[in-house]
Amino acid sequence: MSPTEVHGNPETYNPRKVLDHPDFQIVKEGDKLSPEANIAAFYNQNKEIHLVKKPKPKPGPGQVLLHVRATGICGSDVHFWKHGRIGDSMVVRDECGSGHESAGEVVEIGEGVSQWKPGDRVAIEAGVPCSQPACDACRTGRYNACPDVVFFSTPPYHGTLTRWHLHPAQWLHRLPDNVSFEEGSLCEPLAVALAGIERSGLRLGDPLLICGAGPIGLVTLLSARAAGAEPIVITDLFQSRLDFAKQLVPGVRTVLISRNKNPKEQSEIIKKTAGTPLTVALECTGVESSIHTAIYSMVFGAKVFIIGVGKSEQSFPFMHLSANEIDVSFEYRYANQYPKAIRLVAGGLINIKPLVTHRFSLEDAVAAFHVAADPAQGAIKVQIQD
Ligand SMILES: NC(=O)c1ccc[n+]([C@@H]2O[C@H](COP(=O)([O-])OP(=O)(O)OC[C@H]3O[C@@H](n4cnc5c(N)ncnc54)[C@H](O)[C@@H]3O)[C@@H](O)[C@H]2O)c1
Ligand SMILES: OC[C@H](O)C(O)[C@@H](O)CO
Repeated sequence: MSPTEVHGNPETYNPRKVLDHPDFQIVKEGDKLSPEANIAAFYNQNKEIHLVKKPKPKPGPGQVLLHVRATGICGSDVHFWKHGRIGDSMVVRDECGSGHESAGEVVEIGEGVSQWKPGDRVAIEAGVPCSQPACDACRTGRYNACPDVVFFSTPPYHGTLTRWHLHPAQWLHRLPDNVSFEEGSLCEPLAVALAGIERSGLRLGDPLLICGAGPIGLVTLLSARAAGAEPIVITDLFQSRLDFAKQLVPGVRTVLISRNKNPKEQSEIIKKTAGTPLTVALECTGVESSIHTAIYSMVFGAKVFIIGVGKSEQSFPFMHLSANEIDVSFEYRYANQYPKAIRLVAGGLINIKPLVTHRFSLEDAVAAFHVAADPAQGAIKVQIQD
């Protein structure tokens, strides 16, 4: 399938074509929904969230029609709903479909698709790059840098949290029989963590700090344990999240971050907790004070790898970084991580199932968003299953 066709998909490329479709409507209370209806959760520029009904698409050449069976709600979905933007380039200007952590079942294939058949179970890679030979990012395998990527659920592209979703055949990954749809969906945040592990150069036996025990910090923790980091110290502002981390990975050391202590003071507690010089940090909050804490916790020559996303402009403790030759690097999504994520789950090296704390039906997707957005609910990963 040519990139023009991928990007020419009216469902993904030009949302207006879906929004203007006569069958597109916002579902109102009391509306009867057939089990076949293509419902989806959409937010908009007025910070509203609702179910919509949209047409069931037909696969074009190179495309596959999927029944989406499991979708996790990501922090970014909630952020787009509540704040209408992430940075300056991802802005909600209209109705926009949510969800990009999905797995599903093939129901129909388009012309020229030979690798899939109805009934196949797949994880859906939500970022579809242009794949043009002239695109350096795609040609060199760092396709997360493709300037023409269609990333589902990042405005203006609708998400995969819908019943029937069209996807290019080559951006699907087969799930082995022992990997559930739920786990297939979790391969998306796992891909984020694996990209961080790979690019940080974490090695067997490295003493590691993970900042933040949200879903990304926790999948990073699972991945780092599988990669053989030891000891691992994880931080968070909430004891409940640290308790969850301890249950997930027995033996992990925890530090509760206090807003009354500055990063240098926090780092002393972290170093004492580690009991050995820390050589790597995987920062999973994007919060400036946490990044500073990570930097001050490191030994000479260490690496601070920042997975978290935060304020557009942040300061760094320049002289400390310079005098200690600490490398700081960053991550933007991932490339080539899905096959690895699926192998690690299928092989039993990473058990991501405990991350799912709440499950909802597609019809109750709006309620699911409210739970995901409310810290008092204590959710780690909220999933919508169909
Ligand atoms: N780089 C990427 O491609 C990529 C992909 C996905 C997510 N992210 C980013 O990763 C980060 C984590 O995602 P998430 O879904 O786990 O978010 P989350 O908000 O659910 O979790 C963040 C956790 O960090 C904790 N925290 C906040 N401030 C802290 C501090 N000062 N010290 C220690 N802990 C602190 C919070 O209590 C929370 O438990 C976010 O910034 C998200 O945008 C980046
Ligand atoms: O895992 C992918 C991330 O959640 C996305 O980059 C999102 O934050 C914005 O598109």
